Amino acid sequence: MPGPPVIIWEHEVERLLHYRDLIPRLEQALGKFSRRDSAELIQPVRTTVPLHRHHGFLGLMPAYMEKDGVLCAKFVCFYNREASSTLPATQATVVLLDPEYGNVKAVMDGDVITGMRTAAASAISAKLLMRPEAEVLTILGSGKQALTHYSVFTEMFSFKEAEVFAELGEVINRTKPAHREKTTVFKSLGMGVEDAVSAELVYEQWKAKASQP
Ligand SMILES: NC(=O)C1=CN([C@@H]2O[C@H](COP(=O)(O)OP(=O)(O)OC[C@H]3O[C@@H](n4cnc5c(N)ncnc54)[C@H](O)[C@@H]3O)[C@@H](O)[C@H]2O)C=CC1
Ligand SMILES: O=C([O-])C1=[NH+]CCC1
Repeated sequence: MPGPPVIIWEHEVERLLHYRDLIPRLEQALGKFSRRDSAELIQPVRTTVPLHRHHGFLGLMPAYMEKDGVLCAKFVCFYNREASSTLPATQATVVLLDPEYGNVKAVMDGDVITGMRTAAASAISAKLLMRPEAEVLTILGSGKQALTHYSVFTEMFSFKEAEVFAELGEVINRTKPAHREKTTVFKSLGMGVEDAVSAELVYEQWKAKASQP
C-alpha cells in the first residue's frame, strides 16, 4: 500500500529546485506540449472559479505526462489587488499523484514553483526569440515574478543593464508613459505542465536527499 503523502514546503522547495535542472526539463516538456501528442502530455484548459467578493479566481491546473509517469494538479488563487494592497497576487499549492494507484505522493508549496517555472519558461522563450544584440533587461513590476525573472535572466544571459519599471499604478492610471517605444509586452498563460515538471523534479530531489545515509 502506498504511504501517506510527503509535505514539501517553501524553504525546502527553494533548496531543492534549481534553474540548471529545471530549464532543460521544461524545455523538453514544452516541446512535447507543442507536438500536441496526447500519449506524451494531456493538459486540459484551466478550470476557474470566480471569487467575486474577493476580486479573484481559484484556478485548477492539472497535467498528465503518461510516458514520464507524472500526474499533477496545481490549485492557484489569483486576485486583482488594489495598488496599496500588501496581500499576495497569487497563492498556490501543488499536488503530485501516482498515476497507477491514484494516491497523492506529495503536497508542495506552489509559490516558489510558480515563481520559478514562470520565469524559467520566459527565459526559454527569450533564449529562442531574443534579438542577439539585446543589451538591456527590462522588467515591469517589482513583485515575486519580477524577482524570479531577474534571477534567471541574469543567470542565463549577460545584459549591460537591467531596468525595473515599478510604477505600474501610474502607468495604469495613464499619469506616466508606458515606455511603449522601448518595450514589447507579451501575454503569457501559465501551463499545468510547467508545474508538473517542477513538482516531479522537487520530488526526485527530495527522495534522493531522503535516501542519503
Ligand atoms: N503567466 C503565468 O504563468 C503567471 C502569471 N502571474 C501574474 O503575474 C503578475 C505578478 O505576479 P506576482 O509577481 O506573483 O505578484 P506580486 O503580488 O508579488 O507582485 C505584483 C506587483 O504589482 C504591483 N501591483 C499590483 N497591483 C497594482 C496596481 N493596481 N497598481 C500598481 N501596482 C500594482 C505590486 O505592488 C507588486 O509590485 C500577476 O498578474 C499574476 O497573476 C503570476 C504567476 C504565473
Ligand atoms: O499559471 C499560474 O500559476 C498563474 N497564472 C495567473 C496567476 C497564476
